[in-house]
Amino acid sequence: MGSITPTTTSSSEEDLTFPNLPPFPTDVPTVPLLRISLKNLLAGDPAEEEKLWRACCDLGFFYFDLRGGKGGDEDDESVDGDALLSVADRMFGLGEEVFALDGEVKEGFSMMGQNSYFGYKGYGAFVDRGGNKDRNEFWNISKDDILGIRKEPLPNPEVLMRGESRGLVKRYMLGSHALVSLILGVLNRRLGLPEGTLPSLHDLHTISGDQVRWVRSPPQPPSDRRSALGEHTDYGSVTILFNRLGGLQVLPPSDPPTWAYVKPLRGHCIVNLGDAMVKFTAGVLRSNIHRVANPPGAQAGETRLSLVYFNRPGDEVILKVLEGSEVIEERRRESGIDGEEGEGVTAKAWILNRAFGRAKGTEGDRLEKRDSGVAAS
Ligand SMILES: O=C(O)CCC(=O)C(=O)O
Ligand SMILES: [Fe+2]
Repeated sequence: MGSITPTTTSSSEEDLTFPNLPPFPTDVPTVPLLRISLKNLLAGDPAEEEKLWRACCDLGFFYFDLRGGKGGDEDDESVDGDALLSVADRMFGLGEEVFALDGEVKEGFSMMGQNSYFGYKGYGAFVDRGGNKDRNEFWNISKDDILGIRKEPLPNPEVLMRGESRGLVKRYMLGSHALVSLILGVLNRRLGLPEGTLPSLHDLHTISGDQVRWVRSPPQPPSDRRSALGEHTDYGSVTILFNRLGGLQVLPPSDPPTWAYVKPLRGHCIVNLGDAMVKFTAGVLRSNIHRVANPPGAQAGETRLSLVYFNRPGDEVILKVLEGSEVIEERRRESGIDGEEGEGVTAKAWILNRAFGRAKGTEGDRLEKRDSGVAAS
């Protein structure tokens, strides 16, 4: 595992700041995530591929510079970094409209009420490991609903039923999934898995728990600040995250571990791996603990909105160590991980357990209490 030490942000960086927002402070610890260029990766640059591989093994978090990256051949999976950046911008606007709905209207689409992990989660509905209620609301949209893979359409408020909104969400999903497929293709190659293994476990057109999420956290009073979203690892495969305001923090594997901010960079998304990738690879790849704090410094009085695409294995995929890779086999031998571990657990069952792990009074909550694992989101 690499040693990644938090550093202090340098003020002489190229300008990657967000106009119209207070600046991210220069005096807080930040994680020096590797910056991978989509453009170079698409051009087949071996050094860029190596950087991506190292980031996924050492920390499981990296910046993806989307500017000027365009390529791929299949329609649905073609990559266009600049188009995705502008779609993400418009998605921030749509997210604001969604959260501006009346509380009662939002609660009518509650994920708890529907016993599903799509829809609305109200402020304070989940409880973290310390017993504290969260300080965010979020809204999840299913890939399969938007792509029409699910027969029964899911209930949605009018603002999300509009053709224009669904079209925008669809473009965001396709653009994000195309990035995921590209990343999975590189990891598949580096792991030496049989061709297409990872991408096919995460096929766009197969029913899965893939979802888009907006997370909204209002500013917290200076005298009473704590995590807006408690520490957790993501439980799926690959997460694509767009941040504008600071607040996201990572606990890098440094000694001693110290929370450090991920400074949002314009033109970039943040990519992190989830626990399914750790399971598939017997720990060759890493999913790192993170949380969301109140935005730091001059940003502290702002309402924070973030935009996420969670990619997960297809519902019927069994979560177990993958076969056919020497790299994984070697790690499995070294770590003594039992080949049968996780056998029989489908991605669907795994996700539902983890998704409701923080919901009060649910079966998931009881399961999570028995589980010594880190709280999930
Ligand atoms: O809002 C963010 O920056 C991160 C959100 C997150 O970690 C999650 O929803 O799992
Ligand atoms: Fe997360």
